[in-house]
Amino acid sequence: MLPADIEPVIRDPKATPPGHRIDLHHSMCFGCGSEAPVGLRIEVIAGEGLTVTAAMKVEDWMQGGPGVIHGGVLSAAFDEVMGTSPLLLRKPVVTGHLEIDYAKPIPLGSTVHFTGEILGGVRRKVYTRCVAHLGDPANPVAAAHALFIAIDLEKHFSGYRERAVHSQHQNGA
Ligand SMILES: CCCCCCCCCC(=O)SCCNC(=O)CCNC(=O)[C@H](O)C(C)(C)COP(=O)(O)OP(=O)(O)OC[C@H]1O[C@@H](n2cnc3c(N)ncnc32)[C@H](O)[C@@H]1OP(=O)(O)O
Repeated sequence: MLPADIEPVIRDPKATPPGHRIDLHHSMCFGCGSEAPVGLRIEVIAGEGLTVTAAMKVEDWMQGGPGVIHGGVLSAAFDEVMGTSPLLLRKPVVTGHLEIDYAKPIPLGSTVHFTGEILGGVRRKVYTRCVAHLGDPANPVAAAHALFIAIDLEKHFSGYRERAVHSQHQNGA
């Protein structure tokens, strides 16, 4: 998936420091919003360099097959974790392409740990990967690669903002 012309990218000196939560996308976001009526509420933590981490408890409402997570929920979680990582470059992005290898069933009640990494970029394209495990990094349960495209937030969402659902406390992208 990685192109031959991929180039290294550099963490922005003003990016969220390691160990801190990367700023909320917005409070009503399905992936990270703390006020979304239904959502994953994932907190993405900046790591060293171009890495991020996150954890997600697998709740009963996330069930797909009996006793295990729905694949689409896991996909959304990867999207959120990996899509937040380009903020280490101070680039807001949207997902262009996401692919996932589902290696093992993930039981309800478990906690999925994610480790994501920016691999490089070409123009507006940011290439990332992420691995998920249930507590033993040597025993992954899933892995993903994704391409994100940097956007101008105002331009990208113009024409949609009138449909936005707001919390009582916050507006914005
Ligand atoms: C904002 C803060 C973010 C916080 C975390 C967010 C996490 C969640 C992220 C999401 O879920 S976002 C929601 C799902 N994604 C979308 O709704 C995106 C829908 N698609 C689009 O809006 C446009 O297709 C897109 C902005 C991605 C690209 O359109 P553009 O007209 O701006 O760019 P263009 O088509 O010229 O593509 C730019 C480059 O990306 C490449 N590209 C675009 N889409 C691609 C694709 N799908 N696969 C491969 N390459 C792709 C394209 O070939 C080109 O490469 P080159 O620079 O080499 O010419």
